Parts: sequence; structure tokens; C-alpha cells
Amino acid sequence: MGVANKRSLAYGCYQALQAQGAQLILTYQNERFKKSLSQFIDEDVQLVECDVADPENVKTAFATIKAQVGSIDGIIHAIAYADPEALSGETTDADLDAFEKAEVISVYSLISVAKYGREIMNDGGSIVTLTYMGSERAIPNYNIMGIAKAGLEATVRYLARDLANQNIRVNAISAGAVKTLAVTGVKDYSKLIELSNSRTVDGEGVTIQEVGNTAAFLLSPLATGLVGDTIYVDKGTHLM
Ligand SMILES: NC(=O)c1ccc[n+]([C@@H]2O[C@H](COP(=O)([O-])OP(=O)(O)OC[C@H]3O[C@@H](n4cnc5c(N)ncnc54)[C@H](O)[C@@H]3O)[C@@H](O)[C@H]2O)c1
Repeated sequence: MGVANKRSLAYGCYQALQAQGAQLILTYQNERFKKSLSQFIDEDVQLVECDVADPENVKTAFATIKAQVGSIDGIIHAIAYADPEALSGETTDADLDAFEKAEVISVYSLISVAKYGREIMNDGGSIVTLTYMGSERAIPNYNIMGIAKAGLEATVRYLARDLANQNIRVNAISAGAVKTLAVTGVKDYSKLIELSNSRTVDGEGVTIQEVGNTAAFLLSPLATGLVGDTIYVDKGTHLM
């Protein structure tokens, strides 16, 4: 869930999972994204509409997936949104509407995805979401999205506890900064990426392939020991 274009972190996940022979289904937000996907995604990959702003859409999307394939083994949730006006200045500038929107799309969506996804998920399944270090540190302009990511990481822990009775694992990847559509909403995002890259072990930013490979690992039985965790995949930025 969350491939917008070839720069998307979810596209790195798509590529990594495809390399492992997974059968993939992509969900897209609306027709505009579907059009974009159809230009570079293999024709045999199923595309299902799912605007997570309304949980009813999530319910419908998983019902559609059930009708098409029966059951699934994993979900990658790579979705977040906040109005660009809320991703600049100070946290007190954000109004309640902007805050609620960010929480609904970036946090509650993981709950609704888990709620309806678990109904069609096989024993031993795995759910992975994408988060960012702005959950723990006050990153310039990240503001309410940092608060949302803190909520998302807490959501991962609670879902991990609750889905354990179905033998489904839930984890998060905390990715380093990568230039994607979502990041361009953050004011001065180029500076953020530059600073982030300058603090990696070799001065080069993490790639979407590296993020995707970790996602493929987390979906696989190699990661059965990882439950409710947030794993940094940022080439060391969080340490420096
Ligand atoms: N790019 C980074 O530096 C970075 C770092 C750490 C974490 N992340 C996280 O990775 C995830 C993926 O973002 P990305 O950077 O690949 O950007 P992206 O713009 O490629 O992907 C964001 C996706 O969210 C989807 N989305 C937004 N609102 C939606 C809605 N209402 N319903 C359904 N889908 C919706 C968009 O359609 C898009 O596919 C996000 O959670 C983001 O916060 C990104």
C-alpha cells in the first residue's frame, strides 16, 4: 500500500518482494495514482483502490482482495499525509483539522488496515509500516508528522500484542530521508535530506532498495523473532 511512483519507498518494497517471488497486489489512493501505476507496474499485478481516509474503503479493499485471491501473507503500509502548510514553521501553527487529517491518514489507517487485513491473513503473516526518526526527535518542519509517527510506532506495539493471538507480527521500519513525493511536502526538505545523508556511514543516503530488502525480510519467516519493533534502516543517520 503506497506505491505512488518509482521513487516511493513502497516501490523499493515491491521490487524486493518481486525478486523473492512474491505474488503482489498494489493498492492505490485514487484514479490519478492508478494511471501512474499502470505505466510502470507489470500488467499481471492486481491493482485495488483504497483511500485510507475512510475506513469503509479499507474494508471494501480487503473484501475485494479476498474475492480475488482468498488470503494474503503480508501487508506493507507505506502511507502518510499532512497538509504542506502544517509541515513548516512551528507546531503551534497547526490547527485541529490539519492534525486530525494527519492522524487519520498516517496513524489510524494502520489500525483499519490491520483490522480488515487480519481477516484474510494466513497464520504466520506479517504487517510492516514505514516511520521516520521525527517520532523521537524534533526535526525542523516535521512538526505534526513527527507526532503522528510517534503514534504510529506506539500503534505498532499495541497491534503486535493484539495480533499475536493470530500469529501475525507487526513491525515498523524507520527509514532514512529519501526524496519522494511525500517528503516534498516538508518545507526545506532538500536541507533535511542533505543533512540526513551527511550523517550516514558513507555520506550516501539509504536507497529504496535497501528499505525494500528489510521489508522483505520482515515479511519473511526469517524475522519471526521480531515483534512490535521499529528498525532503523537509515545507514546510521540516527546514531550520528
Ligand atoms: N521519504 C522519506 O524520507 C521517508 C522516511 C521515513 C519514512 N517515510 C514514510 O514512508 C511512507 C511512504 O512515503 P514515501 O516517502 O515513499 O512517499 P510517497 O509519496 O511515494 O508515498 C506516500 C503514499 O501515501 C499515499 N497516500 C497518502 N494519502 C493517502 C490516502 N488517503 N489513502 C491512500 N494512500 C494515501 C500516497 O498515494 C502515496 O502512495 C510514509 O509513511 C512516509 O512517512 C518516508
